[in-house]
Formats: sequence, C-alpha cells, structure tokens
Amino acid sequence: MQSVSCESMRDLENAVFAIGHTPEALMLQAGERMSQAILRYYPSHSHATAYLGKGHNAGDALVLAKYLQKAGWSIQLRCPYLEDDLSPLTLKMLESLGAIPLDSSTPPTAGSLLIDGLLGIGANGPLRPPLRELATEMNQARDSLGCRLISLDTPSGVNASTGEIYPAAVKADHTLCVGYPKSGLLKSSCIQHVGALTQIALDALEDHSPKACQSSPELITPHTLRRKRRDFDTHKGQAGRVGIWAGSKGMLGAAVLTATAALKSGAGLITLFSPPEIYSIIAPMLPPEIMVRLSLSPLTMLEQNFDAIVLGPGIGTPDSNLANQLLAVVERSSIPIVLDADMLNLIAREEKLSSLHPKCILTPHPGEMQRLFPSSESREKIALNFCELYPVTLLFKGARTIITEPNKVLYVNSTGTPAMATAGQGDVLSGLIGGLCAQGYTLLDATKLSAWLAGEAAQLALASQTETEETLSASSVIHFLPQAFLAVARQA
Ligand SMILES: NC(=O)C1=CN([C@@H]2O[C@H](COP(=O)(O)OP(=O)(O)OC[C@H]3O[C@@H](n4cnc5c(N)ncnc54)[C@H](O)[C@@H]3O)[C@@H](O)[C@H]2O)[C@@H](O)CC1
Repeated sequence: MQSVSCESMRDLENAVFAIGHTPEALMLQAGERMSQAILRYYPSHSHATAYLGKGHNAGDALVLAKYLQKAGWSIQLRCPYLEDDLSPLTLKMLESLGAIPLDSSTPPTAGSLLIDGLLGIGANGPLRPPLRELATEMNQARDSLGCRLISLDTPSGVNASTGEIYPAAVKADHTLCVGYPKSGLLKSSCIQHVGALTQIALDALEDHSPKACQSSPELITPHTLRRKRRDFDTHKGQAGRVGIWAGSKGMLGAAVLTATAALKSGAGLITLFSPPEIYSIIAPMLPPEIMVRLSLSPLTMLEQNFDAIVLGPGIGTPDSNLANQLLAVVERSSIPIVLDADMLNLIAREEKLSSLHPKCILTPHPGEMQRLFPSSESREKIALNFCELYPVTLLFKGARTIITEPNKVLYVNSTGTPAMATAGQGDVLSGLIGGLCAQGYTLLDATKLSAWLAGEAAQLALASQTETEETLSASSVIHFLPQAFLAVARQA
C-alpha cells in the first residue's frame, strides 16, 4: 500500500468530504476498526488510558475507548485541556462516551494499555507543553511500568511526513495508521517510535488513490497480499517441490526449522539434503512429511525436479569442495533459489556477487549485508543501491524488514515484534519463501508474504498469551502460521 505525506492524506480527506462523507462518519469507522485491532493484538488487557489532545486524533481515541468499554474494559482519559478546548467533533465523542472525567493529573497504572491520541496529521512542529509532558509520561510508563503504548495514526512527536523525531516523541509499540500509511513512519530510523504498523482502512477512501509517487515506499499490509487458491484436483507434485541444503554439525536446528517452515507454507514435497556426518542425527528430528536424502554434493539438487531451492541456513563454513559446489548450484539454477545465512557469507567471501541472477532471493541481516555490500548509507539506500547493481529479489532483515527488486520501490514490512530477536527466525523465513516460490508465487510476492506472515504469526503468538516477549521462539512462529495465513485478507 502506497505511503503518503500528511498533506496528501489531507487532500484525500477533503476529496471524500467533497462528495458527502462526513468527518464524523470517518472517525466512527476509524475508531471502531482500531478497537478491533487492539482486541486482536492485546486481548489480555482490560484497562486503557487514553491520552487526548484537542483535535480529531483525540476523537479517534474516544471512539476507540467507547468500543473497548463495550468489550468490558475500564477507561481512563488523560487530558490537560478543558472540555471547551476540544474541537467540536472530539467533544461530541467525549459526550457519547458517558461520564468519564478528563483527568489532568493521575498517571497510569501498571498493565494499562496506553493510547496515544495526542496528535495526528494535524501536528505542527515539535511537541509543545502540555502535550510534551504527557508524551514523556507515556514513555516513562512504558519503560517503568511495562505498559504497551499504541499510537493512533502517528506517534505524537514524530513528523509523519518526513520521519523527523522531535524531543519527547512517543515510543509506540504499535501504530495504527488511519487510511494510508504516512511515508515518514516507514523509515527505518523511526522504528523505535512507530513499532509494528497496522493500517486501518476507511471505506470512503476505497475509490480514492493518492497521487502516484514513484519513490514512495509501500507498506506490506494484508490487503496488498494474496493467497493462491488451488485447483480442486491439485496433487502434491503440483503443490510445489522444494529442495533444501541446510544444517551442519552443531547447527542442525536451522535445517529443521527451514524444512518445517517450507512444509507449513503449503509446499507439497520437501526434501532436505543432508551430508553423511549429520544424516543419521537429523533424520529423526524432522516431521515425517519431510524427506531427508543422504547426499555428498549439493549439485545433485539440480538433477531433481524442484520448483525452488533454499541454500544456506546453518551450513557454517563449508570446506572448499562443498563451497564450490554450493556456488555452482547458484550459478546454474534456473528455478527460484533462496540464499540465506552462511551462503551469503560464502558469496561475499568468494566475491561471487557477479553470479547472482534474477532467480536469486537474498535474505541478509545487517551483518551479512555489510559483508556483501559494505556501505554506510541508510538501510533503504543500501537496499535500493544493491538492486541497481544486482538483478535479485532482496529481503533486508531488520526490525523493519525491507524488500525490493531492480526498478521497484521499497516494500516495508508492517508486522513483527522485538520478541523475534532470537535464533532461528531467519531459517523460518527462508523456508517460507522457498515453499511459496515453489507453489508458483512470484519471487517478490513470496518474499513479501513470507515476511508479513512470520511477523504476524509472532504477534499472534504473543496475543494468545501462550508466549511472551521472553519465551517466543522460531518454533512458536511456525506454530502460529495457520492463524497468520487466515489473516491475509484477499484470496484470489
Ligand atoms: N485523515 C482522515 O481521513 C481521518 C483522520 N482522522 C483523525 O484525525 C486526525 C487529524 O485530526 P486534526 O486535524 O484535528 O489534528 P490533530 O488531532 O493532529 O490535532 C491538531 C491540534 O493539535 C494542536 N497541535 C498541533 N501541533 C502541535 C504540537 N506540536 N504541540 C502541541 N499541540 C499541537 C493544534 O493546535 C490543533 O489543536 C488524524 O491524524 C486521524 O487520527 C479520523 O478521525 C478519521 C479520518
């Protein structure tokens, strides 16, 4: 979904008002849909403290609060202004919420969900008192009381068009963007203030596209993703065959996670190739649906009828014979080939970037990217510059994973949580990408969908309370993939 400046968002808003939609109708829908997002991702909470400014961003917060109240939550309204200071529509939403006073002094309690409704796209420059003090209070409660902080439309104190971060800017765990995502918020430099991003669609905007801007990054949202439907008579050979070369002594788990994620992506036949020294140990670790083939050479993968190949998770530093064969597989492969982890280090070390071709998908984390393509530019520039030189699909991992291809914009993933900062998450991702490519997704679609699914699965695992920020593992992400698939809106 295209990102827009606050100014373009205003133009769109005015365009829909001009044809008869009202600010009130939009606010009611935004607030209701925000409440659905909160109940989905934060169902264990039962108390919210809504921080209110004067404008319509506060109005959204009040509508949201009303829906949470209906769901049985208790609500505190933290506001430094008098009722008469509020914009008329915001005041109307306050009155409709019932007899909850505007609290100008009581800080939130532990466990409260903090709702940042201080400022939205009407923000102008750095946070001014008294809102600056309230933003500071929210950040302190997040840090010291463990509160979750949700920003509505934009995190207050961040310039949503440019990404400039002003003093005391709110550090949201999650931002719910109304209508279109604001371009400044997609920048990697803003991640600490924006957190996960969920787009809140407004029906009135459906027929109103923002002015096309070729360089605007696009947010990967469920509405931009597509799940393939199978023909009724599909058989397993048509559902995608994936060949995987992964794992080595001491890194068996990487192979298990990659192969299991490929299986859970829906691919019909998964074969893990395993050298003799680990074969007998790894074979019993795998789900029974995965074939494990004893093999001395990755080149045998090219003789099979695969639809996609994954190379690299957990391979460590291969000896020179194996290294040459792995590099030869990359060069000779004419099917999608996912290159991850030590395979990327090998390509960097052997200076084989020139053998990359359009069937390659690279999934580096920042350290691997630095070895492949040393640069001190921003993450966004590095990704775009890399794809100007090499004809590949690039997924550049990070708290805000970005994806691009030659002559394409940046696609920015919206899902994920810091709980994913654990070993094995990259293995899951490469297995998913390989599995989806094998099922006929384009390289770009497979990569975008995989990044979104993995992050969503992690968020849903936390929401389920079967995992916490401390306990979430790559295996639990795999476990929650079915729910993440179900969350993809469109089925073509
Ligand atoms: N764009 C849309 O289509 C929709 C927007 N809605 C909401 O409306 C919001 C925009 O509402 P408004 O235009 O009322 O603007 P805001 O709610 O962002 O607030 C503007 C107010 O904040 C004050 N202010 C501005 N900058 C400040 C600063 N740096 N420090 C302290 N105070 C400052 C201004 O004096 C003004 O009173 C959106 O962000 C969104 O949340 C929704 O109600 C639904 C539809």
